[in-house]
Amino acid sequence: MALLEVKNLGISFGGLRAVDNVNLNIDKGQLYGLIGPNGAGKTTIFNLLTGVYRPTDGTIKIDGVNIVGKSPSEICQAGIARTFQNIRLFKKMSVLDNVKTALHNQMKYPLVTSFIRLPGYFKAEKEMNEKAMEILKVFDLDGQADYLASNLPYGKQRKLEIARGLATNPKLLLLDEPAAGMNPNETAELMETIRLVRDHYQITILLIEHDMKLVTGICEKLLVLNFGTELAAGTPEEVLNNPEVITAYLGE
Ligand SMILES: Nc1ncnc2c1ncn2[C@@H]1O[C@H](COP(=O)(O)OP(=O)(O)OP(=O)(O)O)[C@@H](O)[C@H]1O
Repeated sequence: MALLEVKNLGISFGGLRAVDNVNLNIDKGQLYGLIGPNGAGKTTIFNLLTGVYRPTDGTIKIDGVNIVGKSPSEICQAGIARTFQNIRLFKKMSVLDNVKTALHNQMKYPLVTSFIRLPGYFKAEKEMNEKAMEILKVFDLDGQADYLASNLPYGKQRKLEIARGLATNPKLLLLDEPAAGMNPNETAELMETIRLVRDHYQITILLIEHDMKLVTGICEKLLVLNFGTELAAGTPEEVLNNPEVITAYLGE
């Protein structure tokens, strides 16, 4: 059974069919890419997968459980985390606290324990600090744990966003243009980090990306969208050699 099973997914905004009859099966541990021209419906699919939009048609199952109709926080609890095209960090909080906010959804002690600072609170806080530092280390951000998020260079802010997504302990991590605005060196480093995250945490990753080098370099399978519908699916090699993809996406 696939970790993510999407069948006949569709949504209309007034007269616009933004996503139409999209099917997607992603296996556990797979690194999967979602590509297509501007306005093809990629971010809308992320919004459907995370409960921001409710589909007009179709089903979305994670680990066999249908999540259509669930709220974004219930879907996060079910194991889907995401990052956004535009960085959405808590800029005035430290790098460490940004990750800790995401760990709070796994908090095991009752709220009252934190208000009156019972012993359980200190134990949980210590565990949370350790866990957050461990995640920051994977992203080579542990040395900047005390920095304000806004003081990190752009490429590191993008990495922190991924670290924060990872801290919710997802089964499926959705990355919306993780390399947007990065220079080639930062992009190459990010590719390595994404691969490492997948291998280290054995999670499944679906990413939207315009950088073809990144997509074809790390994704095992790709789905190409055009005008909200599936244009092609397969390995990067199959997709890149597909004449329809070349015409629609690469404009050749
Ligand atoms: N809330 C909304 N209301 C109306 N139309 C919307 C809404 N969200 C998305 N759309 C439309 O749906 C289509 C798909 O948009 P979407 O943002 O998913 O494309 P995309 O493939 O992510 O594009 P890009 O690569 O530019 O980010 C576009 O025509 C967009 O204008």
